[in-house]
Amino acid sequence: MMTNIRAATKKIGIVGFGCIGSYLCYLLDDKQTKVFVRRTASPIKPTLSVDGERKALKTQRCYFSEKSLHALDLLIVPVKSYQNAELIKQLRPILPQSIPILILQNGISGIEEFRQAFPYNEIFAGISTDGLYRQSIDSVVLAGRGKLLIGQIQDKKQSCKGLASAKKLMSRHPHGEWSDNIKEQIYQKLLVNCVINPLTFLYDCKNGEVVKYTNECEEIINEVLGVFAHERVHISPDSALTRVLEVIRATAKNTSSMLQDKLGEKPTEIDAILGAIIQKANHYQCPVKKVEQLYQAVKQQEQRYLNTANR
Ligand SMILES: NC(=O)C1=CN([C@@H]2O[C@H](COP(=O)(O)OP(=O)(O)OC[C@H]3O[C@@H](n4cnc5c(N)ncnc54)[C@H](OP(=O)(O)O)[C@@H]3O)[C@@H](O)[C@H]2O)C=CC1
Ligand SMILES: CC(C)(CO)C(=O)C(=O)O
Repeated sequence: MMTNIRAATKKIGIVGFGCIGSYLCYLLDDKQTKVFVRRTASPIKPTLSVDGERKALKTQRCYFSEKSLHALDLLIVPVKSYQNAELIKQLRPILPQSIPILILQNGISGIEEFRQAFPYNEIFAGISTDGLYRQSIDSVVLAGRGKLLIGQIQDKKQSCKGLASAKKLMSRHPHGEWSDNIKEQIYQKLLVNCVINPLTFLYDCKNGEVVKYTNECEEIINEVLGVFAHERVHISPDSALTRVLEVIRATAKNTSSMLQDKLGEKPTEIDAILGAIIQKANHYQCPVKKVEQLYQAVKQQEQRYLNTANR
């Protein structure tokens, strides 16, 4: 109860009016929320549609500066994983060490990039299973309601402001949960993305059709779990397959984010998903032949359509 009363005053910053960023603004629903935008390509009057009702987002819009960042109790980073490098370059000279960061994105490379770039900042990470898409330059649609799990990444003592702000966000989400084991949950989600995303991309199929490729699913799972074991995340192959099949069934009609990227001729998050597994496998000298083969196949197709789109 105390946390909720104190949390009401927290100042939260969000990077970008992206799909997740817009939904978080909608949930926070207060003028204290700051959204950091680029000078170009940001919607003029951002809105979010829920159940057919379109609502204007209440926020302060600003650009990165020492002053605008200094006043924050939490900075949320819901950007595509391939946008991290540019963002870190902008933030590194101006983000104070006292500002906690919450990373909300697919894959695991973002957490490591931010930990390395900001070793003194408190880092939180989260997983969203909501389904959102952009309908137009200024409108995002909530298409499927999921969960928001948040937890702390390091073993550092939690600061009051980081924790209270993360809990404020959680309390506003209809299915927000705190996790004391966020690393394992992120790895579980990563495993699902390692299987469903590249297979749907390469076979041009909806998530549900991935059941046709169970042998390939098992090959990927075994290799990924081998890498996880070195990271002290132990998941049995049977429970991993059961979990992946459950997600395939539950999201059968979905077009995975990686296939959506391909259809929209946009960069994928393959580097933060299979790329991160390959990097860890190289470090631990652990064989991941199937993962490497899928990674190369996705990269080749991605390069081809990006080249054509940029011509
Ligand atoms: N959409 C969904 O339903 C779900 C998404 N996710 C994951 O969440 C993450 C975010 O996804 P999503 O919200 O869809 O992505 P979007 O592309 O919709 O949003 C990313 C936003 O971040 C902005 N941005 C990036 N870099 C900067 C910067 N340096 N300064 C200011 N703004 C910046 C982008 O601006 P600009 O447009 O100018 O590039 C864009 O508005 C991804 O990892 C995704 O996989 C997870 C679950 C569900
Ligand atoms: C779970 C899954 C595969 C749902 O589509 C997803 O997270 C994605 O598409 O990135």
